[in-house]
Amino acid sequence: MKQKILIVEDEFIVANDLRIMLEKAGYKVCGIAPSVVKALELIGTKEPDWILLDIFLQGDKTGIDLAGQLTEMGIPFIYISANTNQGILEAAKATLPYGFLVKPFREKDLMVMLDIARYRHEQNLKYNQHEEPSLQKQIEHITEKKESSADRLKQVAAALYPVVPFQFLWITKSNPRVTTKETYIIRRDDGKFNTPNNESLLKEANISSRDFKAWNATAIVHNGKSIFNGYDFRKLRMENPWIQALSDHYKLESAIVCEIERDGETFQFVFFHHLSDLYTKVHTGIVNQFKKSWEQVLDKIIYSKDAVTETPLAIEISLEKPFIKTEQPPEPKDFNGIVGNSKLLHAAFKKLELVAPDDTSVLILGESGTGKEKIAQTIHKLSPRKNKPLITVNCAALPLTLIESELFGHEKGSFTGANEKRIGKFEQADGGSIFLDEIGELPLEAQVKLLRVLQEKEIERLGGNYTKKINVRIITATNRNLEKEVAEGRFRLDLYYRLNVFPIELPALRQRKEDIPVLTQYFIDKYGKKGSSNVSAISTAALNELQDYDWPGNIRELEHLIERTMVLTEGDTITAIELPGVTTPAVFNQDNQFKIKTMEEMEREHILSILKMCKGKIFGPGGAAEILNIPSTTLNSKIKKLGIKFEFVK
Ligand SMILES: Nc1ncnc2c1ncn2[C@@H]1O[C@H](COP(=O)(O)OP(=O)(O)OP(=O)(O)O)[C@@H](O)[C@H]1O
Repeated sequence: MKQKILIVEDEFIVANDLRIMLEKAGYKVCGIAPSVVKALELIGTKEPDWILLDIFLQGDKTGIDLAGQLTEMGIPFIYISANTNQGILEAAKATLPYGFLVKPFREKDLMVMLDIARYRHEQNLKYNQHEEPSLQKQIEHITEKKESSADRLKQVAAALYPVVPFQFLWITKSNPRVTTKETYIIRRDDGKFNTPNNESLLKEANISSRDFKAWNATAIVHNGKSIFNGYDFRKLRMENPWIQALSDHYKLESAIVCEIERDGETFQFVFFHHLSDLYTKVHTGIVNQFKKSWEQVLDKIIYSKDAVTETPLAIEISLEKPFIKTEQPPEPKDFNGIVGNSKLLHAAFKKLELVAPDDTSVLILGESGTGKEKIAQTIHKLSPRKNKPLITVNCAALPLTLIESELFGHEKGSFTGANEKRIGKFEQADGGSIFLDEIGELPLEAQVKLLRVLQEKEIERLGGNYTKKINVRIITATNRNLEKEVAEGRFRLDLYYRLNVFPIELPALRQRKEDIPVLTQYFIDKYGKKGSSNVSAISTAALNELQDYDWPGNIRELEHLIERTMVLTEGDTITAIELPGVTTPAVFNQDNQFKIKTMEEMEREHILSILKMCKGKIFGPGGAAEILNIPSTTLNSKIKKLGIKFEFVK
């Protein structure tokens, strides 16, 4: 059946051009609306599948105003606008569109954008359909169990968490608010849940019962608003002392509210998180989808006749130990060998946990040495594909002439030198995952082939005359700004959108210097166990030096430095560190004119100058590897080792 598209555009000529293009491509245009009011009327009567949305329209409402309602109605949309003002783009981005096309555009751009948007929408639907029945079923099953209320609540929390992450969930009756039972579910650092009763919670959070009574633990007055991120959350805190006290103690910085009506009473489920911008409409959408499940939780667990009446969870709770240590720094977190406690890293973990169980393509973004490969391995380990292979391909290290044969395989005799049949990386990864590292380096011809694999889910070996279906999850990574690569014509827009379904950004080490102490200790332990060094600690002064440095090579650079320093240290404590570029006076002569360089520094400078000369080209004729007369794979690993980044070359 033809997809129905509504065009919301106030310039008739543009709207008409759009209509002609869409109809030519096989879409049905079910209306043209010049204003939000007209758009809402047509949505009611024509039920479009998609909306193409201009931003500035007739009347006082904009496309961005309409976008919020479209999300609530579950209608996907793409912006088409001539406006590229940064503020407007940010506001448009926040409404989670499926695409943004800047006028004027080519017919081809529109079709590609629509094709990708439809693909992403299908993925989303699949994801939600996949989650919905199973979560609903799980909650139904849990509520029927013959276990204590507290145990069942914890199980509900564990089932819900991967879909809607939270640190703290508060369930309360908001209206009428006479005798209310407060229910709290708290996620501890070790991932387990606690369900303290009121008394335990007040004690733990240092809130006096007098204050609690005076505040009446006021439910959230939200005026229809359901997401409280950043500024909205700070405002909420100011208006509600109870939320302020909770968020101060549990370090909460965002919330979403879902309301349930039951027999004339209103209940609030308030989810809190310690990241200030975590929640989106996707989360409120999911929470609202599960209203039936919340009714079961209320009826069968919290207000069940079997539950002990006034404090239904009193049976559980004495918290064995406080789960947030406010005085001391939190315990170092080891997430499958990924060390770090910073908020930025935890934000990446959360995204990782959310996406790992699914088949969604993931794009990992971050500077060199930030741990992209480790994250890719963790995604695979946490996925149902974990017992199948994870095949890693470094796209930058593939010789240009062999890329296709490496990725897709070849038949014997398919080209000169193809003496044997080769099974390509995609086939090797069948049933598992493929990690395409440095995807930004993939030449355009190979990008076309990769796109085909993503679209058709099949490969064709070079020289083969048949195709083979494959089932591979794709994880990619890059340290390049792919949007810029697209703009400059080096990366295909369609491929970018296919890969960028779920981006995870890894922060640079200089953005999370609070992780340096735990990482340093982790590497001291790691190399202490391996080698002959007696080093087991680092002095505060040396640690301060590490924290003052900017770490262009990120964690890899820190790791190598610690390893090197341990070899040079005689006692059991590192007291001096020689940071690159932070030269000690000994290497200067008196007038500071001449600095003795290490072999590594010389090598780095030489490679950098050749790379600059070749404008960053590594492979092929005229590339840096050819000039330096070394294999491109060797050059590539030297570039990594020496912390030479693409930005230095340009
Ligand atoms: N958070 C972390 N905790 C412990 N070790 C880490 C962490 N992040 C990275 N490492 C280590 O740092 C080194 C570099 O990590 P990795 O190879 O995953 O980075 P990358 O971003 O993929 O780098 P590149 O872009 O250069 O390929 C590895 O030895 C890895 O084990």
